Amino acid sequence: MTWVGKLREPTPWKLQRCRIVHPESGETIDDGLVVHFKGPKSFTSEDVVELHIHSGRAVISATLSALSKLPTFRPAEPGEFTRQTEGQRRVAVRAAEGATKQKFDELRAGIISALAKVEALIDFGEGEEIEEGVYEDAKSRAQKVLDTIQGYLNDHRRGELLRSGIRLAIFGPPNAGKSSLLNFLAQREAAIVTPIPGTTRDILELSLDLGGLPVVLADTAGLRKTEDVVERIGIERARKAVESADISICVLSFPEVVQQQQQRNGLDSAASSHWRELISRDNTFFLFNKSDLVDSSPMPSPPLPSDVETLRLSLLPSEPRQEGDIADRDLTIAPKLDALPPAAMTVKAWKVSLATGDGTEEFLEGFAEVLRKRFGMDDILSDAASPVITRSRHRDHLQSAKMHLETFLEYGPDDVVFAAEELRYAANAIGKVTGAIGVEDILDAVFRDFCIGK
Ligand SMILES: Nc1nc2c(ncn2[C@@H]2O[C@H](COP(=O)(O)OP(=O)(O)OP(=O)(O)O)[C@@H](O)[C@H]2O)c(=O)[nH]1
Ligand SMILES: [Mg+2]
Repeated sequence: MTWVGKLREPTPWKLQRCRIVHPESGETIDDGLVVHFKGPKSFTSEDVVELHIHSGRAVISATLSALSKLPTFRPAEPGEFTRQTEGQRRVAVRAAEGATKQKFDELRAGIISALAKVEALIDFGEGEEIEEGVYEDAKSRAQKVLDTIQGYLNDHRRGELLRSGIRLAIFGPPNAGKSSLLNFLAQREAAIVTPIPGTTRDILELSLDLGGLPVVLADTAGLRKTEDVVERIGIERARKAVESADISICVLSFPEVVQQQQQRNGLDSAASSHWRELISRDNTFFLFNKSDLVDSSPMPSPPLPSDVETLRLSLLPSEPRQEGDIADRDLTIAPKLDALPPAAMTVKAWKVSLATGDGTEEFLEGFAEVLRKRFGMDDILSDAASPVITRSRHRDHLQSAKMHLETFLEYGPDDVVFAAEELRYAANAIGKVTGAIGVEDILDAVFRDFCIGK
């Protein structure tokens, strides 16, 4: 931005009082405030000036008309302002995709080199012209590609999430403070909060920025047994939202959980099963809310685990969660004290009071850290850690390539024809991302690797 005529560049980051004067007539339009956000530390990363003027049509339209008199000034198109930040996000995505193309090309080259070996075996047989150990060599090349693919697939979908936002679902029993959490994160009263259990019925979704990452946050209905038709539909939706989320926060009332754990039978398993079955070992984080009520609630002796990590562990499914695994639904409560992680490990549970704000800062910092560690894009331009997969279509192709490579590795040297076919499928799957694989590629590799012919 250039400062023309009588305009003086305001001191950056300071809200200053200023007189807003018409550039042609010199007439004072308003006595307002101005703040200058100096680029690149601004919303669009360009210089931004905000004018705070008095409300009222006359002042606003006079100011707009004055601005339009200034050379190079024009009103922004609808959404143009935001589109600029969106543009920057796209640049980051594109950078990641450029890296993706190269990585996929390398994978394909690896498969083709394995395929060339196998093709040579088929065409010429192991004998005079082809040295021994060719099949083993092909296998070790395929294994290397497979390992690399596996590494790319274990990326927590970081690349895709940069495009679409991390889906974060809040769930738990009714009245625990789920909607209060959404309001706290959104910093506004977006969701209805009342002391009546079952207040939230439908999913409330909003997009926000957490720790610098795009997050699509979903508040859900409290999970419990109910005869109410509307609530039941809401609960079903809640389940689906949690199951399809990338990461979830289970909100529980701290005094309630502690109190129930202290009673002989522990948590009421029938009532708690509704939310406990949605807990995933890796993807569920815990917020023990209403810590302000602890002191006032009667604490029978002996006092039981109030350490949040112990509580968290006591709520986890007893076996690692696997698809279709029945043990997953096992509700035995077995605090594993010896399983406590070393202090350096990621914190996965926090104790807060959303009412008083106690502990919320630690939670926010801790959870933002979790998100950055899992989905962070800080290193997007550094080769080693940048996510290779930025589209779910790419993931599908990689998965298919992985499957064919695994099948290839199961074949022995007697089944070279079938084995080669699997490699071809694998190369084709990768080729669907980078451009199709040609016969010429393989012939090139065959003639380069084995001095066949003249
Ligand atoms: N004392 C205390 N009350 C809280 C706290 N957080 C929330 N509440 C209150 O708990 C009640 C339930 O809060 P909500 O945020 O509506 O709970 P919810 O989990 O969304 O409940 P449902 O939508 O019914 O499932 C409200 O009256 C809140 O004001 C807290 O930290 N301390
Ligand atoms: Mg609610």
